[in-house]
Amino acid sequence: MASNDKNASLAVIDYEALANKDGGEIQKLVQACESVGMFHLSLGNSRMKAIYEDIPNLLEAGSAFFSLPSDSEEKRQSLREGMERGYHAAKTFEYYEARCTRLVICPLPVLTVLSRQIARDEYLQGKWALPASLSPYEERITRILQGLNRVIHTVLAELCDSVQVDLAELSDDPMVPSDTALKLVYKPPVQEPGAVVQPWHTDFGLMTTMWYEEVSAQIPVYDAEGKRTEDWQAVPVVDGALLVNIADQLEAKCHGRLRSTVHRAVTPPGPKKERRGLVYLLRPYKG
Ligand SMILES: O=C(O)CCC(=O)C(=O)O
Ligand SMILES: [Fe+2]
Repeated sequence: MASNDKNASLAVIDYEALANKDGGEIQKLVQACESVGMFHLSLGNSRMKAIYEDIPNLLEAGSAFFSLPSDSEEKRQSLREGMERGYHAAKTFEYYEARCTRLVICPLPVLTVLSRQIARDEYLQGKWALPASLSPYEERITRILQGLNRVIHTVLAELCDSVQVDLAELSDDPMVPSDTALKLVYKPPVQEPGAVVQPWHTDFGLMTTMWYEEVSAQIPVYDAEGKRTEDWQAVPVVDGALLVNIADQLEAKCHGRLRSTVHRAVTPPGPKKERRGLVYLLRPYKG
């Protein structure tokens, strides 16, 4: 069935309360992750709100890069064929890996969905070759990467504690090569609103945080027993909040207690617009 105009009603978890180990907030978090596996994480006035302030600027930088012609020197130098690991339903995507970053190009429609992935380990080891149009933003990218990493680890620590998973076993050493990456998402306004730009999938790895300018993601509608139906609902944008979902590796670690969220990416509603966002994928290798 096609998507409809339903809006998902996801829990809004307060980051500061979580960082202060508020029992009620932790319970709300666990409940959200056991049911749909996705929630909004409000940064509000927390010490992490700087992430939020840095994002719009970084998106501008991303647009400058993505709007370069596909045969430009900068883009060509970033390309190198590569593969992402693990199960992903978005197998129709082509993946290219730059010397120290990854550039993902979706062929539907050809060369119109671009996202740039910055591999964390290479970045932290100083092996990160930033294209000229992004290099003035290096400091901001660093701050965002570190901030998102801290936020995601705060959430992860509370979840692991609640579902008796040994956090140390997950071994997320930032210097060890992994697929953990920061991904800049950009899509020019060529498709009708609500068009599916990435088919449904679950993420591999532990957890993902996303930020979108406008509604850009959908999740299935679930029935009263929590079973997935054929219908889809839009994931609203909540001001001051990141969107977070559980991924396959964490679901497996806790024997399915936390749900790896099925989701898909869509173009924003309303008149045709650019689709812009920022995604941080925590994907250490150790299972
Ligand atoms: O927003 C997008 O383009 C896709 C985000 C996503 O679901 C992913 O990278 O796994
Ligand atoms: Fe995803």
